[in-house]
Amino acid sequence: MMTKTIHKALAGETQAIPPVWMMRQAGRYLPEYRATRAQAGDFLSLCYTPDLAAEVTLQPIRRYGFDAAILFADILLLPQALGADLWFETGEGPRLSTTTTPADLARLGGKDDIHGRLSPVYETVRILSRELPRETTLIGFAGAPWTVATYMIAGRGTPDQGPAHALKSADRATFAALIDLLTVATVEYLSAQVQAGAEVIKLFDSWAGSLKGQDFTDFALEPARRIIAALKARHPGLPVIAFPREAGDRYIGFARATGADCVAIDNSVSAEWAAAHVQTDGCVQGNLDPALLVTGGDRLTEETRRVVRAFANGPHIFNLGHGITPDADPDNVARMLDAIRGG
Ligand SMILES: Cc1c2[nH]c(c1CCC(=O)O)Cc1[nH]c(c(CCC(=O)O)c1C)Cc1[nH]c(c(CCC(=O)O)c1C)Cc1[nH]c(c(C)c1CCC(=O)O)C2
Repeated sequence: MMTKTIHKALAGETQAIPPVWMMRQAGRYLPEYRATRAQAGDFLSLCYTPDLAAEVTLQPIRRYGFDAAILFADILLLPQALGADLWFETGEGPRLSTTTTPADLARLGGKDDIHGRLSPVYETVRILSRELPRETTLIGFAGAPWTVATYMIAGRGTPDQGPAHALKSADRATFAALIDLLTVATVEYLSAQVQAGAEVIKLFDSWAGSLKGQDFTDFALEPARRIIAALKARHPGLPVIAFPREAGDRYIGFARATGADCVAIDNSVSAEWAAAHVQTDGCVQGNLDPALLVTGGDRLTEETRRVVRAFANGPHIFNLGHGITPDADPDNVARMLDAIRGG
């Protein structure tokens, strides 16, 4: 039986050519994505229309033959399914009704109330598991509780997650109750994705880096550990990738402490550092600077080869340090792939 390249890496195998995919690989840098989004009308309609969400998930697979496809959805669909209002301001980003008081929390639904609203996402997963090439791994995902809470508390994205830190200090009980609700709801959401056909799960903690000391342990590490333990109890052998972005030194030992099979590395640390301190525990994913896909040229080729070389002595999934940006040149993605696969 064929074992997919991504699964081999997640099982700890070192491969001569690392498997590769990109965060935000279905996105605005691709003309075919922009066309399908226009057809859907707006971003949220695209997320909730299974045929179109499956189509944009497949577009980068057809164009580039990535080793993994990531479900097209968003981490903020879960708070919406819990009852928060969610909309996207064009050119600015997400807006949500805020959750900062016990009364706000009481208005939200529970972990078992999410599936009605999220059923189109599960349908997208079912379509993809039928339509993807057999060698391509299907990755499902959710936001980690802390990152999702930062948006729910502030009602929008923030540069320093200030409102969430403020609530954590001012009303720790409400803050902790929100993290707890998100932790149990995330288990149900991800478990439903696995039942629909997701083969690997990724947990995005984009703002983990702003949690320090004991807060990192309590609100980044511990929720990830609980989610991963619950998922693996229900789905034995399910591989999980954790992304505690900008965790710095706290990347060290994160996989062991949470039970993750792979840690995704951002580009604030060097590949050489991550190979020496994180890959020693198992598979790592990362960590090319996404800005290189805008600027291209020989530096893109050289830096891609450097990342491949740095991680060549252990299990590695090639990826970016963060999502590809809308101003990236699609030809530069092809150039990156040549540097990985073509030598
Ligand atoms: C913080 C966060 C969000 N969403 C996500 C995160 C965590 C990862 C990260 O740090 O980037 C995760 C996400 N968002 C999206 C995916 C789909 C899969 C993929 O291609 O990676 C995934 C995995 C689609 C999306 N999510 C969003 C887009 C752009 C929407 C558009 O087409 O206009 C896409 C393709 C919108 C979004 N969604 C979010 C923001 C802040 C924004 C606005 C910023 C932006 O426009 O890039 C919340």
